[in-house]
Amino acid sequence: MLKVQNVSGGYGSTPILADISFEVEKGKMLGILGPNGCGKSTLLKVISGIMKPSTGTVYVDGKEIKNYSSKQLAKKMTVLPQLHATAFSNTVRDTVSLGRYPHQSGFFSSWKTEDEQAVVKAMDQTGVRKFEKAQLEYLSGGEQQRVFIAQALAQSSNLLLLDEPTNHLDIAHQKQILDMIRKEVTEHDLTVVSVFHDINLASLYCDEILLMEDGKVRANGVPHEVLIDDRIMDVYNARISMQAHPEQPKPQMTILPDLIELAKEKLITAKNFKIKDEYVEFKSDFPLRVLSSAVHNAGLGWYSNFINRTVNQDYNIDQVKEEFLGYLIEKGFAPTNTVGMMTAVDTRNAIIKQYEATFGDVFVIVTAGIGNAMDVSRTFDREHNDYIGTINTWIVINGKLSDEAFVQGMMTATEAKTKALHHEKVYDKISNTVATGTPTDSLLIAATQQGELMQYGGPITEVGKVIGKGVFEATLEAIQNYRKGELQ
Ligand SMILES: Nc1ncnc2c1ncn2[C@@H]1O[C@H](COP(=O)(O)OP(=O)(O)OP(=O)(O)O)[C@@H](O)[C@H]1O
Repeated sequence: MLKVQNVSGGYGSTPILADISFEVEKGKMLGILGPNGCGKSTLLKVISGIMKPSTGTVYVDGKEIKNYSSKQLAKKMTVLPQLHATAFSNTVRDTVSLGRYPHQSGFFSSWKTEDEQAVVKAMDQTGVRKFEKAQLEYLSGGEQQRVFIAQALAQSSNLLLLDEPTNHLDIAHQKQILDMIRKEVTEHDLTVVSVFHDINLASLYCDEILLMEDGKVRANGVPHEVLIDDRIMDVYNARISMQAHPEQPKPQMTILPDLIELAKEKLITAKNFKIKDEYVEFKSDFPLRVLSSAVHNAGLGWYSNFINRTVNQDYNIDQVKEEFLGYLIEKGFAPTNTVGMMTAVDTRNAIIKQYEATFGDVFVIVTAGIGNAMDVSRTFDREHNDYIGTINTWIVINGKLSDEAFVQGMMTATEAKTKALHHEKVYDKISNTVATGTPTDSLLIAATQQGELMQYGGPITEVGKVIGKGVFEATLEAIQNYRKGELQ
């Protein structure tokens, strides 16, 4: 659909674009990214024919753009530039109707039904029909932006060139406009080339990204190949981190700020832990990075409060999330800053152990109930289990772990727990084989993220060794406590 071949050019004698080549297939959306002043808008001007390149060629549908008449080209492509002069007074409907000019055959041509339909459809798609009679100058910046997008859509060309189309829009309208453009791309083979400043929006909505730097192409391809941490940090000269999007296989960027924090030591000591009648509590005056399989706030996050709560054996788990939330509020724990686990075991029997390591102290807290213990390799043909029991494990580390070390630490801890069950000869009541855990065990690793980064957390790393020993010993004692309780 669009082919840009060895394009160079600039303003007067100042070169801006240097040997730019890329192609966009019909029905695809290309996002142009790059720092301020790198030449994104200039490239759009060359593609649209507003500016002539000093060398190189732009083809639309296999034909050089200079061989199209301006009206022919306007039927092929629509340009929505970055800034719009809004000084002229016009109604919204008239402004959108201007998009139909390439389709008018003469100066006094009649307005056809298809022109009317295209204008109404574009106003509906962008949600501006409700202001159709209003004067453009009385609309907000974001509303005006949507009117110009409507004008571009009303032109009904196959190639849309956009310069920061969602610039003035709030998130709901960014989403509405980009969802709508994406729909036209997917369902009606519209081809879009759009400049973005927002790397995340470009990643989410575009099939391909062209990353520019100093008038040149730094990278071109699918988002996950172009948007790589080190490359983005280098091009934009800013610290960032790429993360997975929760729903789409598209990378998303987070800025890593260089904040000057008060030099306050972030230290967890035994005083942070309390065993109360109904729960074990760990409260910190700063958030820790946490990975857990808890009931409340599971997954990866930052939290300051932790609770492992005893519930009755007949606790109704149908509405566990809502019930737990109510409990946290009642006990004064901020729900957005708390990780919560539950157990039928009496938490007054919790084991808290402290281990010294060169990077800092590690705390391991375990509550163990084994009435429900099972051998994970033998549960495949069971439907449910009538026994109750849970092993909940917390590992709190004065140290800094990578994501990799968090996951490896979870594995190391699980292996250590299983070894403790083995050592204590805990059996699966049905298969009569050594148990590996219970069906409802929860595990949590929390780290202060202070000090030197520990990249790995496997069994032979320093942190892994402490986790292995600590979880084994604490689980052993917790099982012994549980058994003592059963005998009473
Ligand atoms: N009309 C002009 N005359 C002379 N120089 C210009 C003109 N327009 C832009 N430039 C210069 O060309 C360079 C590239 O500008 P361009 O607008 O293409 O960058 P951009 O990547 O779109 O930037 P931004 O992200 O800030 O919108 C800049 O150094 C700019 O100052």
